[in-house]
Amino acid sequence: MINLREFSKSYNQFMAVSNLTLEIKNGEIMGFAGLNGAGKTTTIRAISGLIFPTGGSIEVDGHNIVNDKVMASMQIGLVPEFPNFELDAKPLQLLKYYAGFYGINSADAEKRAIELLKKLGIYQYADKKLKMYSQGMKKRFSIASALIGDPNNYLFDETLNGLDPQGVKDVRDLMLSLKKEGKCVFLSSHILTELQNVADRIAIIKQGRLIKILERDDLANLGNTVIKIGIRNPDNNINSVLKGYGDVIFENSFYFIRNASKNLDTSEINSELVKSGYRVFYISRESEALEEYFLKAVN
Ligand SMILES: Nc1ncnc2c1ncn2[C@@H]1O[C@H](COP(=O)(O)OP(=O)(O)OP(=O)(O)O)[C@@H](O)[C@H]1O
Repeated sequence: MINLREFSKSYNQFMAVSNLTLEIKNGEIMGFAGLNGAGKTTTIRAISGLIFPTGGSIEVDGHNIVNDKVMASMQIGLVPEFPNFELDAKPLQLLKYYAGFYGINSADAEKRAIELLKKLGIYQYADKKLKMYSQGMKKRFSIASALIGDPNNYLFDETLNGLDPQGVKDVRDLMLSLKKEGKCVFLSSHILTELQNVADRIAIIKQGRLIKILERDDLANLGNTVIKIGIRNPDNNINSVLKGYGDVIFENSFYFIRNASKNLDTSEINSELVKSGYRVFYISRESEALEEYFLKAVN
């Protein structure tokens, strides 16, 4: 479990992250979405203890990442956005070395390292130095490194980037299996549809501030129908006509009915509006994707 309480990080006078409070539970995949520079990597680096908070606190399984760093770090597996390791090493060798940090003995380390290389689909390249690996293979190796100590909490920073479709599927399946084992998974990405596919909740961050947490129900509703209506002669009574069909929002000169029933026929609304004296110049059924929602939220 990861607990951020009022976490802030500044670089000189610049607040990269401000007062971020977030709890990522065991058995949960929490997505972390934001535009470039929003503060995702800063947050992930602070959770993993690579940088110190300027304010607030971060706990990993109840261990403070600053005051109780060794215990906290033992329970973290980090897959950085740009993995960086000794490129002249071979994967088995390096995984066994990392296993030492978790107090795993040599025989167990070798067994687990082989298992992981197989699981990540790179065992056939075990004899090659890491400098021979493609970007996708390096990412797979980085995931194996995060898993070697079998920690309870996983931080995936833009891990789906640079993977081919098979790689995306493999990593998604891996995250789901970690969730099933009761692990805590925190995944940042700007590939929002990927987050929507895998995450239980998605926290949206903008300029270092948490602006919204999308819950499971919100995520399910995002694929729902939205009916967009343009009216030439709107007035205050129109809401009472439309509200029976769903949640009514007026935005950019159009009415939107959200959470409308999938079977709702636009001609039914049209005739109801015409009967009430409204002149309808546009009516259509659209579906609101996470991407649109996200862009609206952050812009
Ligand atoms: N070491 C640093 N020194 C000064 N400013 C920094 C440093 N690291 C990050 N920042 C700034 O903090 C802000 C947040 O950066 P961060 O890397 O956390 O964003 P991000 O959401 O991960 O972005 P991206 O999607 O581009 O990876 C940015 O404005 C960035 O320029």
